[in-house]
Order: sequence, then structure tokens, then C-alpha cells
Amino acid sequence: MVMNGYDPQTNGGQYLEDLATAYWVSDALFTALEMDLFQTIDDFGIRGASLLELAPKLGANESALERYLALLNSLGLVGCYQNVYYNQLITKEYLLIASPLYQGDSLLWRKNLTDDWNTLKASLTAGGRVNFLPADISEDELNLRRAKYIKAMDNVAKLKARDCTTFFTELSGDILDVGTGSGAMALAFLEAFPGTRATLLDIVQMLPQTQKLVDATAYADRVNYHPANILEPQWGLAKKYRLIILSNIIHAYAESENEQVLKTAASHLSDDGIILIHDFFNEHDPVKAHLTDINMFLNTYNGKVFSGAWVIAELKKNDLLTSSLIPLATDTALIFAARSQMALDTIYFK
Ligand SMILES: C[S@@+](CC[C@H](N)C(=O)[O-])C[C@H]1O[C@@H](n2cnc3c(N)ncnc32)[C@H](O)[C@@H]1O
Repeated sequence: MVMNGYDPQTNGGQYLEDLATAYWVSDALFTALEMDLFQTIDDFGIRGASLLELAPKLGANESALERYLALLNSLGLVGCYQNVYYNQLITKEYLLIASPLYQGDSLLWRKNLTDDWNTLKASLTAGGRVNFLPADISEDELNLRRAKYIKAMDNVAKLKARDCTTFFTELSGDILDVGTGSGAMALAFLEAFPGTRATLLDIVQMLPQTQKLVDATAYADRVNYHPANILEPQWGLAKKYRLIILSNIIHAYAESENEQVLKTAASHLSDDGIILIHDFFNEHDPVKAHLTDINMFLNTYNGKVFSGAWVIAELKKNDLLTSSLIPLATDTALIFAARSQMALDTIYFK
């Protein structure tokens, strides 16, 4: 809807009204997830569920629920036939917890960000983030938060990871996943290319959470974990890597940090290796890129969304050849870099 930007064919006032009510749609979705509404419908199996059956299960008032279900129907999330409600395909694919592409953790993490967005005006005045975690937050609470965060990242990365692997026709050897989060990016490559192994690098506090998720997959024995702070000039790695992944990590920091991060990443690239950068970029899906930029402004120290042109210029400073910015069908895009044209030519540009 509004993410598509201003459409000159429509009434400008309508566009503004749609901007102002965009949060109604978000709240409608968050509420259904928090009430477990889609899962409750799914529990009735293929016969679906009537209003009379759903209302008590959800603890909802019948006539209120009927109006809410009509909204979810118009949003394309549930269907209704002869007074029986069922989940639409998009809901089955992304909003039921058993689905491999489940997005609920990520969507509800978005809801948590409301507190940051409520500080937009104060942050604009202050010139930076004003909403911080309480100073006395315990390590247990932090770990709970990390577990939620990593699941949210995992949901999103799984949506994109297979798109990234399809640019490779063959791959073997060592993969380094920098700021790995759940490891979903590296895991997709391990699945697609049996002759690979992966080193998952993240801050020491995050890796136990990563390991919990990786241990539940079939690839745990092809993975090792490397705690490091990528803001340090050396990451303590002895090897060179055939594939180095930087997925959604560039936007966590500003220019000076990323100059260093890209330099260190380049120093670990083998002669036949590829660096894969996956991120938001200002040239691709500008509305989402700028929303993500402000999101970083509100909840990180100095994270921002870059132009692809800036990242490409930095890679070139490290004597790397690069692809142009390759848009995915979604809101993010890719840049590939390598030491030689021969290595870059192994990437299959569709
Ligand atoms: C937005 S997440 C992206 C995770 C994953 N690459 C993906 O695409 O889903 C950024 C990750 O980078 C890690 N990270 C942030 N700063 C880091 C640092 N200074 N050193 C190492 N890892 C860092 C975070 O802990 C987090 O797991």
C-alpha cells in the first residue's frame, strides 16, 4: 500500500489518509498474532471454524470478532465461505508456527519497535537515539531479548537466503558469515552446496543463541563458531574464505566502522573467493530503505542505510572488483565482490 510511494494516478489526499492509517493495518495483524487467531483457525483442520466455535476459543465477544474477521478477510489473511472461516494461503505459508517460512517472530519484533518510533521527535531534537534499555537490565532479561531478536532475524533471513544461493552454480570450501545472527544465510549455502563448511562469527553473547538454532538443523557438524567484535581491526581468523557473507550487518554501523569492516573482510577473502553483501540500499526500494535508515537512527548508536554506490566504492578501495547493485524481488539487494574477474564471472546473474 503506502510502501509503494505516491501514486500520481490517485488522489493526493487519499495517499495522505493512507499514510496516517497505516498503523491500523499493522495493529490488526499484530493483534491476530498475539491472540493466536490463525493457529486457532488451523486447529479446526480443513473443515474451518464458525464464529460460534472461534469466539470462546479466542476469548472474544462474538459480534466484535465477526467485524474483526471481516477486516482480516478484506486484508486477504482469512477467507469465509458459508459462515466458516479458514486461513488463506499466505497465512498458512507465513503465519503458522510450523511453517518453515514462519514470520510471526519477526512481525511481533516490529511491534516492539513502536517504543523507539514514539521517540522520533525527541531523537530528532537530540540528534540521536534517546530510547535505551534500562541500565539495570539483568543478563537473563538480555538473553531473553537476544533469543527473541535472533528468531526475528531468522524469520527474515530465511525469506531471502534461498534467493542468494541461486546466484551460485557451484561452491565448495570455507564460508565465513559475518554478524551471522541465526546463521540462516550460511545454513542455506550449506544446504545447497554439500562440499562447504561454515564459520559463524558474531559477538560472544549472541553465539549460544545461534548454536541453539543451528543444533536443530542437519548441518550442525559442518559449522564452527567464532566469537569476535568486527569493530576490532583483526577478527582472530587464520583462514581465507571462498565465500564471505555480510547480511544485514553494514546497516548496523556508520561509514568509519564499515570502512574497517570491509577492509578486514577483504583481507580474509581467498583469490577465488566471493564477498556477498545483502542489505537495504537507498537506490533499491527507497521508501523501505529510508524507513530502515530512521529505524537504525532510533535504535542503534550510529547505524544507517547506505547507497549501493558508497559500498561499491569502498570495496573497490580494497582492490576488489564488484557487481552492480542486484535487486532481489523483496526490499533488499545484493552486491558481489571478488579479487578477479574470473571469480566474479562464476556468479550467475539471472
Ligand atoms: C541485523 S543482524 C543480521 C543477522 C544475519 N546476518 C541476518 O542476515 O539475518 C546483525 C548481527 O550482527 C551482529 N553484530 C552486530 N555488531 C557486531 C559486532 N561489532 N561484532 C560482531 N557481530 C556483530 C549482531 O549480534 C547480529 O547478530
